[in-house]
Amino acid sequence: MVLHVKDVTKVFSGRGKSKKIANDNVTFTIDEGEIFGLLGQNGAGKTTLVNQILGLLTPDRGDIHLLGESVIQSPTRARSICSVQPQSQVPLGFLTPKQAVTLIGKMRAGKNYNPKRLEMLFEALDMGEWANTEGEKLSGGAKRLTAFCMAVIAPGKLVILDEPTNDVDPVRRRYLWQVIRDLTNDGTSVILVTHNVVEAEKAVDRVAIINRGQFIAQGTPSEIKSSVSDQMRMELSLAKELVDIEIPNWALSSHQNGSRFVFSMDPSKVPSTIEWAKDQMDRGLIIDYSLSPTTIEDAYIELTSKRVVAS
Ligand SMILES: Nc1ncnc2c1ncn2[C@@H]1O[C@H](COP(=O)(O)OP(=O)(O)OP(=O)(O)O)[C@@H](O)[C@H]1O
Repeated sequence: MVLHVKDVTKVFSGRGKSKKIANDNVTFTIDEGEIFGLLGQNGAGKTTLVNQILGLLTPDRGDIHLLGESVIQSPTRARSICSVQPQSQVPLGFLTPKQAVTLIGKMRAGKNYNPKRLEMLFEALDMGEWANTEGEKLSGGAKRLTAFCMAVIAPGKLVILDEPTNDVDPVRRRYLWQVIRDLTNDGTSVILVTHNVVEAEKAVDRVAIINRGQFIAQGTPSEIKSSVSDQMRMELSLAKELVDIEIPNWALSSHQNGSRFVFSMDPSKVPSTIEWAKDQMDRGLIIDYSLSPTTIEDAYIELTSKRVVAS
């Protein structure tokens, strides 16, 4: 086992005497070579958890073991075991991607630094065109990929990637997922922190959903989906974001993100739902619709919205 987070609670002081429970009794483990997804909305407690794994914050309760030793007892050791790609862009200044990645590689690997690995990464991510461009002149996506290479040029036993695909184009995203998967072949474990559940579903071995500091579900993507897997989902592209659409009364749960509207239903309602969608198209309220089995995103929305109602 690479990581064991046991009953971790972290509380911050808020205004006056108020308290914010950022992590509430969180327990999970990560094995060698595993990609573990940490999913949660803004403010769910993901960064707080990562900072405790890195020994940058101390839990109020519980403990964290990395390769068998307590992070609380040896926080500096934790930083040598883990490599991190932070959520915020890394300021490269005048350094080129090649210089920045080489610098970090030499700092982490010392004499064992292998420049061929940089070539392999740049080629796998199709980064050649930017390799010698000054950091300040790079696009957001190129900066993000550079930060990724900095995290994995000489990876620790545990690599933590916080939203690694933000700003990255769809083609290079695919390359990136492949490089992440290849990383695990030599036993490196990965924590992938993200809001993007659909993307995570394809990339992770196991996943945990964190909501308001608590782990509300944990397992393989199929295990998480099984809680709603007997349902179907209808995805609509609304003609306008603010279009007032009346969803059918058999819809089980619904969710809107801009002009994308998703609702779930019992499979027996599929024929009526298609009729309903055709009618909405004829009336010009939607541009497009698609019907599919439920995804992890549906499970995520259902699980997190249940908690909002319950709290
Ligand atoms: N130093 C701090 N002092 C007080 N409250 C904090 C502190 N750091 C985080 N919090 C609060 O703890 C909660 C969890 O924050 P955290 O940054 O861990 O969430 P997150 O899941 O990483 O969010 P995001 O996806 O937006 O980065 C939030 O309510 C946040 O406001």
